[in-house]
Amino acid sequence: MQWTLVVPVKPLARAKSRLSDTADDGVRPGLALAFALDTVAAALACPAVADVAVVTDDARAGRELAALGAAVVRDEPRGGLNAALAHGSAAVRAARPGTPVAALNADLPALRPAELARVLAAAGKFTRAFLPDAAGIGTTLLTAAPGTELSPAFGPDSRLRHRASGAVELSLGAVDSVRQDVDTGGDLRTALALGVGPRTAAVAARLLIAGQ
Ligand SMILES: Nc1nc2c(ncn2[C@@H]2O[C@H](COP(=O)(O)OP(=O)(O)OP(=O)(O)O)[C@@H](O)[C@H]2O)c(=O)[nH]1
Ligand SMILES: C=C(OP(=O)(O)O)C(=O)O
Repeated sequence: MQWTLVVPVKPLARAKSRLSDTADDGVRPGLALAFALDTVAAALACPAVADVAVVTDDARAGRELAALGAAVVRDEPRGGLNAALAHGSAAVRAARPGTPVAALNADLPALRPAELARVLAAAGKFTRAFLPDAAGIGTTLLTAAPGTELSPAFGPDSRLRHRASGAVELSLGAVDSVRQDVDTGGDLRTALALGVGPRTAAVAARLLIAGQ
């Protein structure tokens, strides 16, 4: 089964505010972009992924993600994360009605293609499924089989909300790279220990050199 991924990217100037103690205002947009580029590059390298649609209003993110091979959908609703995902999945389904769709957060800089393939293979057995984040509170991936609405409920306590929505919670071992989202400085250190992609590694090295 080959999936279309929908990846939301917030305007970089406003992204990753919870990392403000780790990366200052001058660095954070570039760090958020590096996360998104490493996430999308790993997703495009996954054999289970046919294509990636990024939903963003950010011109620089759109340009650099398109250069990797992603399609870019404008965040027309401007109604926050779930509205962006519903809009992106509707755009994908309009073009390819029979495709299975997965929403994937753009803050997974340690993402490994083989681990994503295992998660998608497990998700493919269900009409809707999701993967809880490493903290066990949120969600990093939500899937919908062909003909099924994504019905995203990301945000605070999204693990509980996706469970309550009837999506099946995936409990797989050895998929840490798909679960390790980066919201805080501690998350960034954990992701660096797992091994991040080259763009995040470069920005993180500059942060360390600057002593931040
Ligand atoms: N297109 C779009 N993407 C969003 C929006 N809000 C969040 N996202 C994306 O959704 C994913 C998960 O968001 P968060 O982890 O909350 O990221 P964030 O909002 O940058 O982080 P904080 O500012 O620390 O809350 C990331 O890929 C964000 O870029 C939105 O309004 N539109
Ligand atoms: C939006 C989410 O991500 P985060 O916890 O990274 O804000 C979520 O987990 O639903």
